[in-house]
Amino acid sequence: MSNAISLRGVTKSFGRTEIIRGVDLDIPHGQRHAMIGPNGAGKTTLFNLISGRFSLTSGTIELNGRSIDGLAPHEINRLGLSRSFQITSIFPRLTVFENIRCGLLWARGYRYSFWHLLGGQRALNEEADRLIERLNLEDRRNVPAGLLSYAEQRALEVGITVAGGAEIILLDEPTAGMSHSETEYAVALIRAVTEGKTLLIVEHDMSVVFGLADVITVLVYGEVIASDVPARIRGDKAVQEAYLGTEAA
Ligand SMILES: Nc1ncnc2c1ncn2[C@@H]1O[C@H](COP(=O)(O)OP(=O)(O)OP(=O)(O)O)[C@@H](O)[C@H]1O
Repeated sequence: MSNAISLRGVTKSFGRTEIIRGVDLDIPHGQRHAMIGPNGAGKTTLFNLISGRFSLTSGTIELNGRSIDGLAPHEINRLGLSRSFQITSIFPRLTVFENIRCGLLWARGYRYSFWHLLGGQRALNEEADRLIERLNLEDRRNVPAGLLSYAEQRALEVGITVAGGAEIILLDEPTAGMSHSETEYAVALIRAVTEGKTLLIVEHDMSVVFGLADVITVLVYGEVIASDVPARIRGDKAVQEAYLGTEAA
């Protein structure tokens, strides 16, 4: 079976500076994969390459065995990849329920011109409610999304991404700015709602990374220095020296 995400010899230069320096990475379907590394290692740049915001300098990136070379972000999105945790995709005046229903309708191809189709669609409403239950947002079902807490809005954003049909989800620092209890809530939620999906996450909070990831890749100066299960990453000497020893002791 092909991988969900596959990188071969990926490089990216800005001017003369090579920021990503020959990255090979395979992320199988259904894996929760975390990318860690010191500030400036190139994690966000890799996200931008995978989601099509940046073009590659050299190498190849495949999603589900298909090269994304030259594709625009929205075309990559249509292949089932979604970069989540951008609060802007929430409609603040619509309720939680309506936001989720927008995501479901989007996945069915109605895009945003569907208002006349709303109502009387029991299956759709039931699906929206099931997702709200998995998001632990039943109490907030009829609340305008703009009134939710920060953590709840981020929860909703993941829900919309999943409702929208994404099979591969990129999360950029999903718990940044959250308190300890909000972080715990967010991790539980991400785990529940992305069950069976492929997840690639960049995160600085090591409790999140080690609590969530099946496999962790460590990026240092644009190169992968290790990619393994959490227990082996924790015990890896090179990783400890380059990163964990200082950042997550
Ligand atoms: N558009 C750009 N033009 C020039 N340089 C860039 C650009 N985007 C990123 N860089 C540089 O690439 C390097 C890697 O940045 P990147 O944001 O990918 O690192 P990161 O690992 O995500 O860091 P952090 O953990 O701090 O978010 C940095 O030195 C940054 O200044």
